[in-house]
Amino acid sequence: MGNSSAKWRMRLGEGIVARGMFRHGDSVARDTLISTPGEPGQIWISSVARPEVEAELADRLRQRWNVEPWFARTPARCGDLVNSYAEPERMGVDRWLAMLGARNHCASRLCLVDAGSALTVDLVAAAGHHEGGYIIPGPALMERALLLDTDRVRFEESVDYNLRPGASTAEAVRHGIALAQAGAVALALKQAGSPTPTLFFCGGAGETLMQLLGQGGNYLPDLVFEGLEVMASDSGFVRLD
Ligand SMILES: Nc1ncnc2c1ncn2[C@@H]1O[C@H](COP(=O)(O)OP(=O)(O)OP(=O)(O)O)[C@@H](O)[C@H]1O
Ligand SMILES: CC(C)(CO)[C@@H](O)C(=O)NCCC(=O)O
Ligand SMILES: [K+]
Repeated sequence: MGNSSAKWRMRLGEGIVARGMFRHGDSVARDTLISTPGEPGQIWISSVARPEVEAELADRLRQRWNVEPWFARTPARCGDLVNSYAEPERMGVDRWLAMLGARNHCASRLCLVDAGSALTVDLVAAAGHHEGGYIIPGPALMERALLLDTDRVRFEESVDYNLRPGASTAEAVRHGIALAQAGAVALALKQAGSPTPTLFFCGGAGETLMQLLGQGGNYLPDLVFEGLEVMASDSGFVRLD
């Protein structure tokens, strides 16, 4: 559960048998989850939503399947991944789990970009310690902030994100946001220095951002799910084999 949407997938043995997403408040899309056939023995959740939203979802899942969902919380360490926060539980568990997931794809230094409601950029050293990260407003938040606090930044057209200088309000805003998003990642990479980290992208705008940046990388939309499975098994909560 992110700040804009919830994503879910159902695993049966080695296979993913169903998946979906719903925006908060979209009860029709949400009910696709509730009406999915199958009898999950366990339900694992990564959430950065408010406690009331978590409680409501947990209630529905309990009613539907009679299973107590397990909410992952950010720990100080998991395996060789070590949190940099003095108060580890304050780090969004989506960031933590995506890093954990990315570590399974790559043993070297890595940079993880999650382009969701917020754009997060996190660096993990080869040995596994979190070097630190950045939290930046995502494209929709940037656009809303501009519209809220200006009178004349207004437009009707829908314009794609690209890096060319804009020749209308719509282009200047959308291209400016693209520049801010890709520029932030480029500068984070410059700041990171060497060895050059392996780049990973996830989140709703991850693929677009990877293309805008043009420095290659791996777009892996399921990194949070993958990390959730690592953490659930590491917690002794379940065995996946
Ligand atoms: N294909 C796309 N191209 C460009 N921007 C996109 C695309 N898809 C989504 N976005 C933008 O990226 C941002 C994040 O997208 P989205 O809300 O789907 O992410 P998310 O990963 O579900 O977020 P969260 O996990 O925070 O709920 C939004 O501002 C959205 O407008
Ligand atoms: C930054 C977001 C919103 C990204 O989804 C989430 O990870 C979050 O709510 N984090 C809490 C603050 C932190 O990670 O330090
Ligand atoms: K996210």
